[in-house]
Amino acid sequence: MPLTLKDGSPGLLAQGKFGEACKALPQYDLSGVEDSELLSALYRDYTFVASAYLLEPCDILYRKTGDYGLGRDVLPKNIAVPLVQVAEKIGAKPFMEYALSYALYNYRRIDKSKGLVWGNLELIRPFSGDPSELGFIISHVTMVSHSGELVKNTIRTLEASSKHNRAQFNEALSNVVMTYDKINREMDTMWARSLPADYLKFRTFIMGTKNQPMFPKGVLYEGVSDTPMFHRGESGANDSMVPMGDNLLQLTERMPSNPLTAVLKDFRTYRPHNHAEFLEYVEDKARQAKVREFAEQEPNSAAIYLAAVDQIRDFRNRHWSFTKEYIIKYTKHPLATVLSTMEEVGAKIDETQLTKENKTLVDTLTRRAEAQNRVLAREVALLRNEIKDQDKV
Ligand code: HEM
Repeated sequence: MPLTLKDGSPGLLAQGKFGEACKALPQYDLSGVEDSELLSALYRDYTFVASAYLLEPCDILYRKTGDYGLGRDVLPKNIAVPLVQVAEKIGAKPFMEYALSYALYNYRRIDKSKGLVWGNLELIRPFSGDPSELGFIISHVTMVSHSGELVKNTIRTLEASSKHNRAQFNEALSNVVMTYDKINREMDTMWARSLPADYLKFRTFIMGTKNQPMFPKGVLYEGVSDTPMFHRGESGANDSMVPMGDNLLQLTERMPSNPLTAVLKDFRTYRPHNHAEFLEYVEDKARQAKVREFAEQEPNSAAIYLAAVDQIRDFRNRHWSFTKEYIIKYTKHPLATVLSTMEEVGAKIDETQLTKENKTLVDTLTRRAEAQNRVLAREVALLRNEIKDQDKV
């Protein structure tokens, strides 16, 4: 299927022969499959087939002219019916997802005795077969490999805040900071593992069918329903690590109410159910336990809180650079919210009560947030002027 096969020769997608080849695929009845690993593998593979089938014409046109044109708007029943069967069984949407298809269920360890680290992970399914697609996907996986620590210390921070246990709060939140630092350093390797110039070669296939000019009428799933369906594309926006930080640090409730925030909320429905439930739990619990208020009551806790928000800033800032370099789009608001939270919390801290170390930390972080807020405002103004038609990019 991929554009380039492992031996370097062109695959069906490169030759525009994939759609035709799909006709030979029997319509399997998967209603009897119960094994969860098999269901996950089938879900991943059918979503790859569906996206490749629907978007093949867009990819061909994009390679020729730089325009996407229209995708196929009917998914044949030999793909649609089994896809819907497995999607229902695992409680997912019948379309490619970030966690359950493209990224987090799409790698295997080369040496089973070694960890989830770069060099020990290979990709199961690609669209392009380009090393940059492998780099793109595997970088998400190696970042997410730290999420166990993140979840553990998030829970401990919430507990400590509810029980007003200052020592545990400071220790657990410091661990959250350290873990985000590892994740951010891992993210920084994206530049070398996945080249910006290659991104658009595989991006077409991860696009969605909702609010997308290529699918003005959505997609009809033959043999499933007479009503067309609309789904968002797969995106790191469905990852749970940073939204968990947003929720823990009570940043989510401060997101401005605008179309971008609405889209971010819609992305939440494209997560595995257990991720979505956990994120909701963290958001509610952080509000009840008043995490930010508890942190602000004691200068050293406030400094650690600030360092945690700074990690979210670091992620969004790098991500903003990604979006500028790999594709140009606006992600202004989440970063702006983080920056203004940092400025506000920083301004409230009574510096006379800080340890010498934390005073330097607070000074550095608040100064950087102020400067970055100014740069961001300038960049967004510039981009708004330069890119009138940015939704098409
Ligand atoms: C080359 C790398 C990347 C590019 C080009 C990229 C691109 C994008 C784009 C275009 C969006 C807007 C929503 C959409 O259209 O899907 C987005 C959102 C998002 N992405 Fe990425 N992304 C990259 C890497 C990552 C990584 C590694 C993560 C974390 C695992 C991530 C997490 C997010 C999150 C959380 C959002 C929602 C916006 C926010 O909360 O700030 N992205 N990304």
